Parts: sequence; C-alpha cells; structure tokens
Amino acid sequence: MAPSRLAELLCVREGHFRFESGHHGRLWLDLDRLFLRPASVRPLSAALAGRLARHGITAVCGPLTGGAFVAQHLAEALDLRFFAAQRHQHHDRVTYRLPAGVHQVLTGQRIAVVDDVLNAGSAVATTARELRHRGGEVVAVGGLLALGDGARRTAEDLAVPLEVVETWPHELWSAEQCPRCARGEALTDPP
Ligand SMILES: O=P(O)(O)OC[C@H]1O[C@H](OP(=O)(O)OP(=O)(O)O)[C@H](O)[C@@H]1O
Repeated sequence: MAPSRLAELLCVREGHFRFESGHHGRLWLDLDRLFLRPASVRPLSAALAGRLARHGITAVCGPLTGGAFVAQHLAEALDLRFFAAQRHQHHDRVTYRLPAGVHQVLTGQRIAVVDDVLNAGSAVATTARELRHRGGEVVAVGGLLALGDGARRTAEDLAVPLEVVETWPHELWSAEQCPRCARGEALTDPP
C-alpha cells in the first residue's frame, strides 16, 4: 500500500492481526486517533467536499462519532446543514437515529451521508434509511476511506453515487482461510 496522509492519520500498521470478529487481516487502523488534530483532517475533508458538492446537496449527515465529525467539517466547508445520527444498540442490532428535535428540519433536504471509514457500509446504510424514513432525501454517500467494496455495494443498494477520497483493498479472512496462518506466520500483537 502506498503511504498517504490518510494512512499516517489512521496510524496504519501492517502485520497479521486477529480482529474482534475473529477474522484475520493485514491492516490495523486506529480510528480513535483520526481526529486528535482536526486541522490535519481538513485537507481530506476539503477533497471530499469538492466531490460531494457536485450533487447539489443541502445537508450532510454522519453517524456518531467519526462519521459525524467528518460531516461537520463538510457542512462548514460547504456552508450546509449538519446532522449527526446517534447510535442505538438493541441486543446485537445497531441502528442510527436522528434526534427528535431535527425531524421537522429534514423535509426537503438533499443529504449526503458520510463516514470517516466505510467498511461494510452498515453505519451509512442504516443512517440513510433513518433519514429517508424521516422525510430527508439521501442523494449521495461519501467517506474519507472505503475499505474493499462494501461501500460501493451500499451506495448501489441505496441507488446513490459514492464519493470517497481513497479506496484500499480489504483483505480479511476467516482463521481457517488466512494465507498468513497457512505460511506459519505468528499473529501480530495489536497496538
Ligand atoms: O462501514 P461499517 O462496517 O459500518 O464500519 C464503519 C464504521 O465503523 C466505525 O465506527 P465505530 O462503529 O467504530 O464507531 P465510532 O465512529 O464511534 O468509532 C467507523 O467510524 C464507521 O462509522
């Protein structure tokens, strides 16, 4: 992978990692550190803002926390409305909801749903469904980074364009199918 500003901000480490899901993978990203210095993220947000501006958006919404931070940068850069979707967990099911106080303001808005990093795309998908349910018009999906093709499939399902600053291949394997295990490589300790 070519080093990039985004890779530096995400403190990307390469190795042979075991994730919470039990899958094995090559990259470890530290999303918690991305916004330690918001000014460092602004050039990336500006690049995304330029792409999303083509779609005639009037508002930006992101799932808390990382997606909402990006959405706020974009709303500032483009002088648009900003919405943050709040995470709700019921047993294993995670959904994102808009606070009741903003429901009325959503009607008629052309909204881009954004995230910092899109993996499976589930956070933006459930945020988009909530926005549509509340009367908003979701017209684009965006992010700083898409890992693999989950984001593309999510945008297709929502029938909207996808705009991302970078896309990286996502190599994720079950423990049984992990090529690094097959080569006898030891697991890397997480940071
Ligand atoms: O495309 P997905 O498979 O949904 O994964 C991407 C989401 O995962 C991370 O959020 P996380 O759930 O870790 O919450 P956070 O933003 O509060 O860190 C990231 O910020 C995205 O919102």
